[in-house]
Amino acid sequence: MTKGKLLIVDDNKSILSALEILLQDDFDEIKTIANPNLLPSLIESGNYDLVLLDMNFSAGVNTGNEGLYWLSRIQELRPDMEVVLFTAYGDVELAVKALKKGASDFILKPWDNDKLRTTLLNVYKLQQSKKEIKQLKRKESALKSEINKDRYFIIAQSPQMRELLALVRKVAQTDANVLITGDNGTGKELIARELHRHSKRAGEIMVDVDMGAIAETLFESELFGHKKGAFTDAREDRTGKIENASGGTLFLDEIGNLPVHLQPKLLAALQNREVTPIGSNKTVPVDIRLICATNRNLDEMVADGAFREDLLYRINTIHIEIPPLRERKEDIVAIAGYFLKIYCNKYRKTEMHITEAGLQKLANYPWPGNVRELQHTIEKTVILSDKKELTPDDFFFKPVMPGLGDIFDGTIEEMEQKMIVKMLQKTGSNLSAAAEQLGITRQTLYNKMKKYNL
Ligand SMILES: Nc1ncnc2c1ncn2[C@@H]1O[C@H](COP(=O)(O)OP(=O)(O)OP(=O)(O)O)[C@@H](O)[C@H]1O
Repeated sequence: MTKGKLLIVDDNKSILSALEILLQDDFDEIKTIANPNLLPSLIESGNYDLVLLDMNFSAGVNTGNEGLYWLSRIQELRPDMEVVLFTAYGDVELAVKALKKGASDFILKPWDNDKLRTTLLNVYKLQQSKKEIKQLKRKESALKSEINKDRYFIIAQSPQMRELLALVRKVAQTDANVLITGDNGTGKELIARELHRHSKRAGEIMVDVDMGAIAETLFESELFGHKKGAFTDAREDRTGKIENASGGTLFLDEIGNLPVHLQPKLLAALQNREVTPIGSNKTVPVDIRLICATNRNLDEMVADGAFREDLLYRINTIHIEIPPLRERKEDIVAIAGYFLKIYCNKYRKTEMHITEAGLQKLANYPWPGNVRELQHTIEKTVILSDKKELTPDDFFFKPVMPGLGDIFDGTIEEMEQKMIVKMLQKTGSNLSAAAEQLGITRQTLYNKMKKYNL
């Protein structure tokens, strides 16, 4: 266990030297000052764990009011600071008043050496325990939210995903920074969790930061933390996510959203393995394994000046690219079967199967929303269908195709008409293919074409 750092304030210099000698083996650092006006800057430096504070400073004044004043100043600056008071013999009433105001303990002058040492060491130990409890509570709540998350296996039937998983298992053992790229819904977060689960840090937490969901003004405080009073809304000290993840894994999802002005600060934190909360001039050591993910092209962002090259170099020691779902047809079929089981169970439906033609329809759809879209499609089908055998007509896809953005203008009928025209153009007027991609039967398509005179 580390020894603490003690600050002693007393206007009697001979008392200061006597205490410094007495306590030199009990603390890592002892700073003595005779002038209490130096207190605020020393407290704000954040370098001390506890203060031994005399109650009376000006000669001849024995009311203790000065001590009470400095006690409350310390508490304002650092609410978690432990303060032990030095009071003159007979001043027990004053000592009780100070305890009520939040002092940790008091020592009577003239002091007994053993009693003084024990009091200070106990207060320091108590402070360390409080810190540990705070840390454990943080970890507990992160672990709980992790456990409460839906747990899914990774389905990997395609050769690309099998190879990717083998790489994930290999890389997981190292502490290397990993960058995961891939389109929306390809499974980047799932892969990040897999990396953490197979790493040496698996027993620690994985702190997950969705950089796409943080307001621009809150990024810095969210990542690095802040001290009370650092800005208008900073009503209390707050630990940042990087520090929260210390000992475990930090997952920065949508890293491409990190504002350019904060990129050097993240880079410095990674290089120096320490963070500085906003409003503090004390660095906090951190030990994290970093995993980042994005669906954006970071090389292009570097070329456009929107992402720093040195940061990109730092975060992508290992780069894992997840291919879009449409490029791994074996996974479409396997993942569909997997979610079908899950949702039949969840919605208490008797076991369902997908016919060969149904699987064909799923395999041929381009899945712009990747696995997430497939998952939702299967869930919707299970909810809506009462059949045991699911055919192509049971699956409905989002009618959004790449390059069809201009369709969204006009009434529903006008949009439907435009969509059919575009799809007929796209498929070279192949009615079966167009109907399949629109998620309707050939007959329905034919009826609609008649209705719109196409
Ligand atoms: N190979 C897979 N096997 C089983 N489930 C998967 C697979 N890949 C993705 N999923 C599921 O698909 C959904 C989307 O995955 P995930 O959130 O990991 O994607 P993402 O790439 O991080 O998405 P986004 O880009 O939107 O953040 C999740 O419910 C996840 O469990």
